[in-house]
Amino acid sequence: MAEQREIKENNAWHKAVILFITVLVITAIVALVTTAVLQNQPLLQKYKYGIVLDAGSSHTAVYIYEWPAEKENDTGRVQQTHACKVKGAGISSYSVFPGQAGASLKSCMKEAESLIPLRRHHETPLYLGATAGMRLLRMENQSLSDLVLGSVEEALRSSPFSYQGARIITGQEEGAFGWVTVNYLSDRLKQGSGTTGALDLGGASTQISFVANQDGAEESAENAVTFRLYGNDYFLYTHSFLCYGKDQVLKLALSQQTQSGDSSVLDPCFHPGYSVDRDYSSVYSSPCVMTGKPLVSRDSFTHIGTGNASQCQEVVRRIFNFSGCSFSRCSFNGVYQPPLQGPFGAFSAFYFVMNFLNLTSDSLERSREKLALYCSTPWTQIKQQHPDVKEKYLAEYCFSGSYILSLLTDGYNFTSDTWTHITFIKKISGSDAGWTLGYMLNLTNMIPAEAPETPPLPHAGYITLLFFISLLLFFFLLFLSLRSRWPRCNSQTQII
Ligand SMILES: Nc1ncnc2c1ncn2[C@@H]1O[C@H](COP(=O)(O)OP(=O)(O)O)[C@@H](O)[C@H]1O
Ligand SMILES: [Ca+2]
Repeated sequence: MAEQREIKENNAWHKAVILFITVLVITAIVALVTTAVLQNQPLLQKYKYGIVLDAGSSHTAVYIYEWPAEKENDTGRVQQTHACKVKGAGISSYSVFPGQAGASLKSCMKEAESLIPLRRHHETPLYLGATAGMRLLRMENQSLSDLVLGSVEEALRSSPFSYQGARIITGQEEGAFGWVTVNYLSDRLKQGSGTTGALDLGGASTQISFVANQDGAEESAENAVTFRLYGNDYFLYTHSFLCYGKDQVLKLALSQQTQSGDSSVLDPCFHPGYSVDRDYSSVYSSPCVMTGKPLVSRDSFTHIGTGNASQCQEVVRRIFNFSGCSFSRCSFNGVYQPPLQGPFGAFSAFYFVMNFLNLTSDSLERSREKLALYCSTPWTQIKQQHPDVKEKYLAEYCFSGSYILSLLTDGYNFTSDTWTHITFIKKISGSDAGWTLGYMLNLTNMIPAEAPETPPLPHAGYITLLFFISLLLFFFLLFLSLRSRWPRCNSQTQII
């Protein structure tokens, strides 16, 4: 009897110990997991926001970016969450009524207010950068350009966000920040691996930027930009060609073709059957067009398409000046360009046009053939095939495609071999390729010069480790509880 009581007491004591250990271990696991999860990633993800307005020559777009709070310095974490296209033309077109430029931004700014959590409004930086359209307006009339900028500034100041300024960015900034965006989004900066060059085609200017040999900086300092990002030095060649955006280039081409003063112009870069009356002022009012309107009493001419790709190539080539290079090598118009290096991402109108023409993955030769066929297609047929495409875009794709091929080959010196190094892109990991993201990252100091300290394990690593430790503890407990039953059975057998 005494023996049985002793066994019962032993069992009770055993159970109490097991229970105590179990509670202890479970509490420890819960505490461990909670701490790890909370330290590595807040359970309730808190985001911060930034807004950049891209005031381009043809239109303005409002980009909203977000990133996890307190993780600004971690590459590849800032991403675009929304883009709002402002209705109407670019802000430079408001030179007649400058006061209305600011009002045009209102609906997109209201959209941003509804998308960004209220408590973040006051700390959300807001920037506006204007590009080539405003550069041209400033060249024509500085006070009008100041009035337009003043109007957008007033509108943005009245928003609840943290307004950081509205300015005309330089062509160099536009090129360099486009390069930063492309390489940031493709995670190339943090890896310190090879970089991608950036090709941006707008309506009024075009930019080329790529990492080149440092010697180039001595040849042409104005084309050199240096960055120290995540502990790596980058020597960037960049150039922005003002007036070489596709809309201004069309004006240049038309000005050359209308010089004779004939009432109609036969244009090989437009489809057969295309015929439109154009005012001379639509061509000659741009500061990019140096020649004056032909001396005729008429105000307009008839623009007639003939759809001939090889003749179109000649028309387009005449826009470039290939003589007078005072450097070791040039692209065109006497601008220094070192040898092309590495892969390239071509975005904005490079993408819109090449994507429409279905030329994003063809060889250079095949692209030329397909474009020739497209240009020779009658205008009525083109309109029938694409009833939903804006007629202005549709009419100009043959011209724009021919210009792109010529700019990339005759201008920048891409060959049949290096053509394959170009990727036509719109977005990278959900964010638009363009200068805005790079501009914001730079102004908010979100890319550190030196590589940030990396934790010994990534977040996923901690979770995996915890999972296995928990699993191990679970089996340990299971083993203990099973073991606690074995001796009891054994002792009972012994008694019997
Ligand atoms: N879907 C499209 N198809 C063809 N061209 C487009 C399309 N969307 C935009 N574009 C063109 O892309 C260009 C964008 O230029 P923009 O950024 O406004 O000028 P810039 O950068 O020179 O200041 C414009 O020529 C515009 O007409
Ligand atoms: Ca642009």
